[in-house]
Amino acid sequence: MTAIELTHVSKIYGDSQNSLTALDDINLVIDKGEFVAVIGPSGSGKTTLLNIMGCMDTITKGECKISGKSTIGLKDKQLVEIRNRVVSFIFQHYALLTNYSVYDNVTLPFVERNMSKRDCMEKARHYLNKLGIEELLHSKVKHLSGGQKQRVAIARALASEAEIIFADEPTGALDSVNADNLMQILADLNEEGKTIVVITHDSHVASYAKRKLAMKDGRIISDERLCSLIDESEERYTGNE
Ligand SMILES: Nc1ncnc2c1ncn2[C@@H]1O[C@H](COP(=O)(O)OP(=O)(O)OP(=O)(O)O)[C@@H](O)[C@H]1O
Repeated sequence: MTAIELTHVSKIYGDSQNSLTALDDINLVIDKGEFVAVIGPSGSGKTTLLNIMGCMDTITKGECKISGKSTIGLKDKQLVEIRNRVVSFIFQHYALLTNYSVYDNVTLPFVERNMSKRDCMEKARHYLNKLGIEELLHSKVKHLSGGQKQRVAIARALASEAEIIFADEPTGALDSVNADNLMQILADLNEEGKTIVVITHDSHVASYAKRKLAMKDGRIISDERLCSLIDESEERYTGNE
């Protein structure tokens, strides 16, 4: 099953006098359950690609399908619906409401769903527990460490129960121990079936993914799948036993 499909997608900023091609004729299929890292130098188009796949930005040419549905011609309300239910985001600087509690942040995706307070609490506890931070439920976000904030951001992404998680430099503000912890959490979520797309400058962070896309000048210049290599070596190992 396909999670994301881009066909001849281009994104051009500016006007005919002064234009900049941020994405140049991208063709890409990401299946459900994949774990993809997008790498490339600054300005190569990584964030633009993520924003388009996450329906946060519009395309200039081509077509983008999320979970099999084309985003062409969708009204703002329908795009918001996709952003609320089908995709979720984790950002480098967390994008949390810092003056609010962890509970308020994690239950944000429920605001439009008319959920009872009891269900909200149950779900918030469930996802915080999954990330090992249930005790922070009533803490204000501004009092948390970077690693804790990023776990709250992941809990919020999970609470939306979206099938696709986009993460834009999620380890950028973390030390190496917290960065490894975070990537292990994403790897575990991928094992549970989530489709994950991570943008990173860091090759170690990218090594957690099973597929690596490299971008340059708005194009995908390489597309490397790592899982088949691991599977083959595991098969060989088993065969020698
Ligand atoms: N809103 C915008 N208006 C005009 N140009 C933009 C806009 N957003 C991005 N760009 C340009 O598009 C190109 C791709 O930017 P993008 O942010 O996608 O790259 P990136 O690979 O994510 O870079 P970085 O790693 O520095 O975040 C860059 O040249 C950038 O300056």
